[in-house]
Amino acid sequence: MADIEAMLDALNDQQREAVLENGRPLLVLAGAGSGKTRVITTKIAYAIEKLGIPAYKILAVTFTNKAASEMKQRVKVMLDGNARADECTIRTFHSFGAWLLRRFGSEIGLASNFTIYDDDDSLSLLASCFPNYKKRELEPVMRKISYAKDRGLRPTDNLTSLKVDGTFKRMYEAYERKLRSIGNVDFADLIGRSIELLEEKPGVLDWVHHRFSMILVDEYQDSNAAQFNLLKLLVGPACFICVVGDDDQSIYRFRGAEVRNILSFPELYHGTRTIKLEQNYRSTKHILDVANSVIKNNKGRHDKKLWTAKTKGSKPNLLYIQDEQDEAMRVSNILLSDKKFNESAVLYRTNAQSVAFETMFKRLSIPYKVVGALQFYDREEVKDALALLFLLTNEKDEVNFKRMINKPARGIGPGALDSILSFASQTDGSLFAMLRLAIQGNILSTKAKAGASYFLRMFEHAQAMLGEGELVDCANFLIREAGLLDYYQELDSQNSTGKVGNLEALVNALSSYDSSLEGLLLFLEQLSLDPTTLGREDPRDKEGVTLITMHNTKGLEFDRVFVAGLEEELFPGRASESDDDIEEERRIFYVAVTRARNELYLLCARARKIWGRTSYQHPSRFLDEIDSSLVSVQGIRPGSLHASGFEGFSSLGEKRREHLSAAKPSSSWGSSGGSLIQKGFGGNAKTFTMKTVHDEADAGPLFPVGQRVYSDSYGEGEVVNVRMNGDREVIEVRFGGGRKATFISKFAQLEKIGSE
Ligand SMILES: Nc1ncnc2c1ncn2[C@@H]1O[C@H](COP(=O)(O)OP(=O)(O)OP(=O)(O)O)[C@@H](O)[C@H]1O
Ligand SMILES: [Mg+2]
Repeated sequence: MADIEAMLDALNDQQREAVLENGRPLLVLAGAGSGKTRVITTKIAYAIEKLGIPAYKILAVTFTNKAASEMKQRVKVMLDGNARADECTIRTFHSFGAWLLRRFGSEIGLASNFTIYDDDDSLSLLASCFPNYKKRELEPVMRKISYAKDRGLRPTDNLTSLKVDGTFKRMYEAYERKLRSIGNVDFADLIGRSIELLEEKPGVLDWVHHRFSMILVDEYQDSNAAQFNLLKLLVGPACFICVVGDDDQSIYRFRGAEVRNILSFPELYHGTRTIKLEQNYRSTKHILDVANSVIKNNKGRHDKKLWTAKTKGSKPNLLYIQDEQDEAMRVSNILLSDKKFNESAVLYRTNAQSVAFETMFKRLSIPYKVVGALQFYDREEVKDALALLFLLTNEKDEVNFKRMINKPARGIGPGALDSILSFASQTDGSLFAMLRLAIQGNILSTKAKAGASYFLRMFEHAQAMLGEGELVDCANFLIREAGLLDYYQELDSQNSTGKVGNLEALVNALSSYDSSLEGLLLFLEQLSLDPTTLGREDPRDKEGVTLITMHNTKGLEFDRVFVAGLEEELFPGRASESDDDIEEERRIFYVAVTRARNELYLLCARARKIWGRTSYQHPSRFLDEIDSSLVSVQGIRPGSLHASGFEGFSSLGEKRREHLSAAKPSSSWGSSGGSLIQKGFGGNAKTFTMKTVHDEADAGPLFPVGQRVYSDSYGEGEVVNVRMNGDREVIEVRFGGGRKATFISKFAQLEKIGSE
């Protein structure tokens, strides 16, 4: 029997109040490390042990799958191995949606074997609706569709708030129609279609209301409009609702998170009790001071008092270093000095930054684990194998069918594929039925017919195997017979890659699932929802330094935290243009810094390789917001007049100044080659921007539309658009091959051609 009294005794007064309040709607609004998550776990234990609420009637919603599994673990420990702990539903919003739709989706025409499309699959589907467009052109459309869905806007709704035109509406409609006809869902649908289900089927709504009598939401500040609407539906008249959050930690605005959800909670739920927690149990005062000195620059935040009893400890360190290798080296030296690997984490703004650390750690034999980066699931060979499995569970899955019908090549070119798909109207959408008709109809070339027959027979055989409950054998069979094993073995031997090993890891991961179609569906679902946990060891089980993006660190804590890359255009990120963007970046900084319990290192490089080019960096504005008395500074700040005092680096400092002073439009061919950074969706967008380093007096328009220009990176091009961003003129240039790039005029290293 768990000792609930002891658990309550360990809480401070406000936390205890929050645990004991189980009548009125409850909003716990508090800063980082104040015990919000602990309140939720204690509430669950208290509800089960003291209030006698059956565990299955409790729903807790967390922000990441990792947080969900940690919460499950914590509750289990608290309940002292009480088996009922497992009956609580602890999930993310998305995984809850998947759970609900698997059970009741058929009521709105969604078969229970649906698979969940990721961004890539969704884009392929959109591309299949609009074959005349390039995928690159459709990327922004797809992003906007997800954006609309996160806001709960359907194609038939009034979309004026999105500032889109009729073409977008048509595309959104076509995409949605196709997705529904295939019977799959995209990520946003897990929420959107759950809402549709609950709105349209009162019986299901009633079931949900009877099922859950207590709903608890962690990280509520990052819920988006669609999630907010779903929650509204889930909370029945007799249900207790508690949400916890921190408006300063809202960092998913780009995914549609609405910080206003937390602030408007009391308006929606009348009689809401708001409890504020004011003691931070995680960090030292030195660390909190740094976090607070930056976050206080955000306007319109809820004023929060946060104090800590941890007044000892050393000041956070601010390290000015040379470049990304020096950064990794400094971090390594500190780690090697006391070997506290497990207690340390390196936080960065973009996934690409992990590479320098990984390389250095490997070289120095420092154990490490990368959380969430380089997703196993995104690797080509893994996606191929999964595509076969997805197709096995849903034979209407056109995206995965197209991916695999001719990979490796089996004689089915685009013409043959079109012929096969032309049978769609004679089937219920089953691609295997289309294959059968195409084979019988004698319209394929001999080679294509042989390939199509082979592909079809292979799947018929796999379906039979699955029917007999041989999941792993079936996966092995498909991977081998489809030719993937040979194909990737060949690539491995040519390039010393480990692709076959990844295929093996995938099958290994599958082996812990029930050997049936249900087992396969569950596997695919978990994979879609949390690609980080499969195919690689669970990070929690592995020893070593944690390498992690700032976004992924939500709710986590480490004894020692290194915040890397505190440089303008990296952090704050380069897409940050408006004040709102900067405020969001500042909140990310706040989240990052408040992960640290005892030691904090802030790192700022003078130069960094970005897409293969050396970029001379400028310290992050957030560093300017930290009172200098709060940190111990090592190294010389870039741009400082004393830069030459930095051994071995004066030449780079000089180059930076050269680069800046030579930043005139037509003749500046600086030695650095500029600092072009790729930004965008899935790493594929082709928008480039020059660094915005210093503001100079406005010199009037520098480039007209139509101006021909030459760039040594891109070749010849033409200015197609000129606009002002604040006081900076920004031009868009179209180069050969349709490649477009955006430049800040006064720093653009472009030569004007045919004028002057
Ligand atoms: N009353 C308490 N006594 C001792 N330790 C506590 C107490 N409350 C919370 N803690 C500890 O403080 C740390 C932070 O708690 P928790 O993770 O619940 O905070 P949080 O408010 O959810 O933080 P975040 O905003 O980062 O999600 C944890 O290690 C937790 O165990
Ligand atoms: Mg928390």
